[in-house]
Parts: sequence; structure tokens; C-alpha cells
Amino acid sequence: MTAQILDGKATAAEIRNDLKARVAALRDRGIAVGLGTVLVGDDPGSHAYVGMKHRDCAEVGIRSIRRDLPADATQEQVEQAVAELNADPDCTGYIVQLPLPKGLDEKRVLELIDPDKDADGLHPFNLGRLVLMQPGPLPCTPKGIVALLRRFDVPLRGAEVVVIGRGVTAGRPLGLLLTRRSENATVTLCHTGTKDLAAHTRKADIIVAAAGVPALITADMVKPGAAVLDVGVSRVNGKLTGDVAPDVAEIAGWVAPNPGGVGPMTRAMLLANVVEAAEATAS
Ligand SMILES: Nc1nc2c(c(=O)[nH]1)N[C@@H](CN(C=O)c1ccc(C(=O)N[C@@H](CCC(=O)O)C(=O)O)cc1)CN2
Repeated sequence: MTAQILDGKATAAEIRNDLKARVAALRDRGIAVGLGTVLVGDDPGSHAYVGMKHRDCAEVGIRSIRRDLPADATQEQVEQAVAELNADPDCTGYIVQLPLPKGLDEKRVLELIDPDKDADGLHPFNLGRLVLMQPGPLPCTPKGIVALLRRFDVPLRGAEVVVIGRGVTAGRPLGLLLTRRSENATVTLCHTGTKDLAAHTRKADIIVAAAGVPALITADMVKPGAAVLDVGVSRVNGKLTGDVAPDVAEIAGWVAPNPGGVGPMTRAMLLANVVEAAEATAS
């Protein structure tokens, strides 16, 4: 079997096209949409992701607001950037690019974001809404994963899903999303303390690997026909490497590659969150 590719790049382009029309409709009603980013330090990956987010904004007609701070920025400087975006009427929503450099209090920074401008859905208030299944902005990677699975008709209802990684941007909120009544999947959240990972993955209809361990998932760990989504990113000898070994595509039914799978969907969902927030205030 050769897996069908869950093409996040093409799907994200379709979503941006739809968002472009919605941004234009808002503009016709006199409502401008603006996305802000706070980027601290020199991490090449973070710089690349933030650059791509602003490029996407330009394509869709969303105004970009950048606050770039040096690697030695103090907690006060980061909090000041957040306060400025909270107060900026041109900023519909914004994100603080993660991870922040060591020594900065990430939790405190996220808590200072105005929950109504929280384009990442990572403020505790909005994560609480997700737990309570109330409407609100959803974290972009899990929202993108669900949109990708739906776009390619991967069955979710009653599916056994194994998520590997309990991080706050991907694994943990994904478990909450997939167990909503609208998705109705059964989720096992695996992590570094999981005793026999393969015993879990072999039973799964869908595997989402977000551990950041190169080639963690190999073909012998996958049930034939399962969907496998690669979210993890590591650098091996300077080359970006995902969590899923290439031979998995020979046994899986669907594969979300990395790059080209979940990453572009994460960015598309960020724009969607900002547009949805603008539409909600306009109605
Ligand atoms: N504030 C946040 N920080 C981080 C998040 C997040 O959702 N919010 N998630 C990740 C990184 N991330 C978003 O910022 C992200 C990861 C990957 C991509 C992407 O488009 N990747 C491309 C490949 C890019 C390349 O070639 O380097 C792909 O997969 O095709 C976008 C965003 C951690 N931080």
C-alpha cells in the first residue's frame, strides 16, 4: 500500500484563498484585520515561521505588525511589547512566538495576552474554554490537524487516535479537540513516560507524532491503513527531520508529511483565528 498524502500545503492555500475573500468583505464594511507577532531572540526556526506568517498575511490582505526583540531582551521588555499590542487598535489578534529564550517567564507572558486578541488560543482563559467545550480561539496546530483530517475524509468518529507528545501547542489540546462530540474520537495521549509506545501505536487508526524525536515512528509500529501525521521537528546534521520514518508511507493509508503537512495548516489556522475574531466583533 502507498499512503495518500494529506497535503497540508495545498489545503492551506485553499484556506488562505477563502480567507482572502472574507478579509476583503470585512474591509468593504470598514473593518481592517491586523495580526501581530512578538519574536524574541535569534532562533532560526522561529524567525522562519514568523517570516512565513507575515508573508501569509500579505497574501490574504491582513495587516502585519511585528515586534522583534533581541535574545537578551528582559522580561519587562517582552511584557511591554505585549502591553503595546493589547492596546493597539490596529491589532485584531497576535501571538508570542514560542519558545521564548531561556530565562524568560513564558507562562507569565502568555497570561498577559488579552484573551480577546489571543490568536494562538494559548491564554489560560481560552484553554479553559477548550476544556469546557465553549467557543473561542483554538490552538493552531490541533485546529489545523482536525481540518486536514476532515479535508481528506479520514474517519474520526469512533477512531482510536494515539497522540505522542503532551506539549501545550499541539499534543495536549489536540486530545481535547478530538474528544469533542463533533469529532468523537478516542484519544490516548502518549509521552516520554509511556512504557510501550509501539503497543499503543499498533492499535491506532490515527497516529499524531509530536514528540520531536527523529524517526520515532517506524513502519513496524503502524497498523496497515492507519493515518500518520508528522508534527515533530528536529535538526539532524543541520537537516530538518520529522518524527516519522519514510518507510511508514509504505504501510499507512494516509500520511501528513513534514514539511508540507501540518506546518502550513498551523499557519492557515492562525489567519483563520484572526479573521474569525474580526468577524465576531463586526457582527
Ligand atoms: N506561538 C506559537 N509558537 C509556536 C507554535 C504555535 O502554534 N504558536 N507552533 C510551533 C511552530 N510553528 C508555529 O509557529 C510552525 C511550525 C511549522 C510551520 C511550517 O509552515 N513549516 C513548514 C516548513 C518550514 C521550513 O521549511 O522550515 C512545513 O511544515 O511545511 C509553521 C509554523 C512552535 N512554536
